[in-house]
Amino acid sequence: MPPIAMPPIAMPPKPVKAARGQQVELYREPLTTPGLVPSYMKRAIADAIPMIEVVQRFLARVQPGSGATIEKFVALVALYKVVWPVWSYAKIIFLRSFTSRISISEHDPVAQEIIQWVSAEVVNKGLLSTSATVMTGDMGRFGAEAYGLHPGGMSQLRGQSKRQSDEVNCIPPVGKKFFWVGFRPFLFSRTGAVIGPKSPQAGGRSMVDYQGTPQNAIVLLTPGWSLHPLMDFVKYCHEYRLINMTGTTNIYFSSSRVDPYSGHLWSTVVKARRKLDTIDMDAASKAELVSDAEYYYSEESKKFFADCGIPYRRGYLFYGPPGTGKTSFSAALAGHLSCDLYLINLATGDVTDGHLHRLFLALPRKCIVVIEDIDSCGIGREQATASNEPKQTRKPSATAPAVLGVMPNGMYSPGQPPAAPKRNMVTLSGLLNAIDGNASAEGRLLIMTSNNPDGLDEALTRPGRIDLKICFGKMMSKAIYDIFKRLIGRAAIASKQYTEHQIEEFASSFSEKVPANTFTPAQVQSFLQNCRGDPIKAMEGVDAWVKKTRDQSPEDAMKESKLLVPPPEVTEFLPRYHSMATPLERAPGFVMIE
Ligand SMILES: Nc1ncnc2c1ncn2[C@@H]1O[C@H](COP(=O)(O)OP(=O)(O)OP(=O)(O)O)[C@@H](O)[C@H]1O
Repeated sequence: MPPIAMPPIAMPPKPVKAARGQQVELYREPLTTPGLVPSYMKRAIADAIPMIEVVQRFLARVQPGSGATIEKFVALVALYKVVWPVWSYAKIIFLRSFTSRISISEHDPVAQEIIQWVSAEVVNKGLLSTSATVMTGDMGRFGAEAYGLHPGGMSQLRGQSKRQSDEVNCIPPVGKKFFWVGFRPFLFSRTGAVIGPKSPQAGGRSMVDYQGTPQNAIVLLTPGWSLHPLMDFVKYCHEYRLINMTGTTNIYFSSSRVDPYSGHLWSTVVKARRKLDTIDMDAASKAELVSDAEYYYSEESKKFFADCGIPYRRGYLFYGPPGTGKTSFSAALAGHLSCDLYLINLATGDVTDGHLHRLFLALPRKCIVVIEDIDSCGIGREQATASNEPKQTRKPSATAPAVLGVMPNGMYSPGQPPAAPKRNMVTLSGLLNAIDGNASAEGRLLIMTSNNPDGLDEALTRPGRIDLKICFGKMMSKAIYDIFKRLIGRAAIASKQYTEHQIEEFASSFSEKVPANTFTPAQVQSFLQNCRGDPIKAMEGVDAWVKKTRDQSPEDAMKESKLLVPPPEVTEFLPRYHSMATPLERAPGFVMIE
């Protein structure tokens, strides 16, 4: 086959080096070139995009006589090559000059509220949404929880009831979404954490946390120079969540290290909201606590704190034996006040002063923070003395040990010498600094729980740090009556086998059989749960249960409670669970024990 004759590509003449004073005629491309594109540009494009030469050869083969088609094609490519960067720069300049924007780390609760709104109102309602992250079944529920959505999915969010496994949840994909709120346009974009050559460490642009770890982020953009529309939109999303999420409470757990998935110190779960009336406790204490917390978050109280120059903080100490509802009440109070609950467990022994400080810095303005079992975390007077904290003139208590110990199951043993405290890296001064140092955020409600308040340093519980001390005690007759009605009565009445009157009679005789001020709510709850809504079974078993449980020696109680302690493989698994990288790995039911 004879070789195909290629149309020659005209090259510009080589530049002539002129001697000083010598006149040189400069090469000039004629204005009216036979083709549409200057030949040197064609060569440059052909060099840059080798595919063009292939196309050119192909066209030359099929249309040997015509040069016009390839000329036009190359012209279009050239035009695109010139116009596209200009358009991109013009767009960037326009957006920077005439719009305002905010960028928020995706794990931030504010970002989750925005994602939730965009999911519900833009993605799920969008007729033209072609791509979205779709989650169904358990994965959907988990994803929805991770994004602060109702575990039942979006349809429950709108007040309908559907089976959870039928739910499909869509969240906006990584990319951009354009929408209007009223007459104002917004551009929402989700950007993935950039890892690799374009990572921030390599000069790329991505949001990073304080350790430089890239983060997923969202960006909101709207026309105008004022940030107010964006702030209003963020508030609107927050209110939307509060209105639509009446059935749940966001619970955050402190992680001992940064979560590599989220880049954050707090891990979240969404739990069904616990109502205050499901907590059995002294009615007067409950009413006092609730009205105090409500007043603290009222506008009047905010103004009072501001006018008087008092730091806007409030603290409670909940003390009492384990299983009396200190943590449960804190969660119920958070639900009642429509705010999130943040749980810190210092007894893990791997929280440092700096880490604790950062945990407090990451708190939102309105939230409830619970430091659990503050006495079992080993912050004793020795540490206070060793720290910079001035020595406290603390009266020794007859009941308090010098150093508070924890038993292997994490409970304080009153009658025995305390076990050696866990190695603890939080000092008393570090703790005080985190909770109310100058850099500590205002607006939070701090609750410390303790099984033995006498062992606490006075510096920790002084007025201003702890404003109310509430005892959570063992069950009195009224509480026993109420818990029977709640745990047995509701199911029994619903099954239509018993009337309300019959249940009230059962509850009265049950509360007479169970001695007052002897058992914790957790113990009674455990017994009634085993009766599975059968009042006859409860009444038949109660005497034996009372005898067995009351006569149980502390050693037996210890043995029994040890059985409830998770086996070692699960305990070892938990820290790894917190550091798992993907939501799939962390989905409920996905247990990975090697
Ligand atoms: N007062 C109560 N009313 C209703 N349920 C309660 C009450 N106290 C405890 N419970 C039940 O007992 C279990 C343990 O309660 P919770 O963890 O709140 O106790 P706690 O006092 O915080 O214990 P700990 O000191 O060991 O942390 C929960 O399932 C809760 O429902």
